[in-house]
Amino acid sequence: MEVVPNIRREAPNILVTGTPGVGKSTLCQKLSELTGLQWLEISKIAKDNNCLEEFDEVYQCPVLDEDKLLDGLEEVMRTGGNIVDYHSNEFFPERWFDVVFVLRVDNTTLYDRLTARGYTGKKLKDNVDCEIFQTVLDEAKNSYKPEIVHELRSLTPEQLQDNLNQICLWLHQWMADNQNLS
Ligand SMILES: Nc1ncnc2c1ncn2[C@@H]1O[C@H](COP(=O)(O)OP(=O)(O)O)[C@@H](O)[C@H]1O
Repeated sequence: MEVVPNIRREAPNILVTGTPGVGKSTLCQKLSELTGLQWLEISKIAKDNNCLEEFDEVYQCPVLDEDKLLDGLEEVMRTGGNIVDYHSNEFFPERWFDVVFVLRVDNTTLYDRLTARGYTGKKLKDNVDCEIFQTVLDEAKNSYKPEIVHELRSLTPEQLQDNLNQICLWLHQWMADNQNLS
């Protein structure tokens, strides 16, 4: 069994997840600017740190070396104060996160956003199906305590602002609840 010392974090770790195109990067970038928390864009980190294995020709994307990635992130996650942005979530250690936000859009919006990004064929269809079948939401609910998993609509600029407000309120509450505990 894995033994990891339980060090109290001075700031929380937030996971932002959802199907590609739902608006994770847009939200995380603004959230990072507003809060000073560190935005960890997992796809970029994996690429920069050679955590990508072979290329999946069917899905037209590289396959992640999960163990290498997780080992590399352990220290920064233990310290806390991170916003992790990734389209999958079940392979992260559950203990890393204080809250999980799953962004959601309708299938027409996602279709338009992914088409604009240049997705076509199977890659486009599979990602739209993923959103229709709420695959990422179910994955999050199965991987984390249900009470820390929150679904957020991410269709409009107004919803983006509402989501930022909601997460900032959550963050202030977390800081108030955890300030005098260490
Ligand atoms: N709340 C929103 N309202 C309108 N457009 C949005 C919203 N969030 C993201 N977008 C747009 O959707 C597209 C995909 O967003 P992005 O943040 O790259 O998604 P992801 O990181 O989940 O792949 C971008 O063109 C972005 O400008």
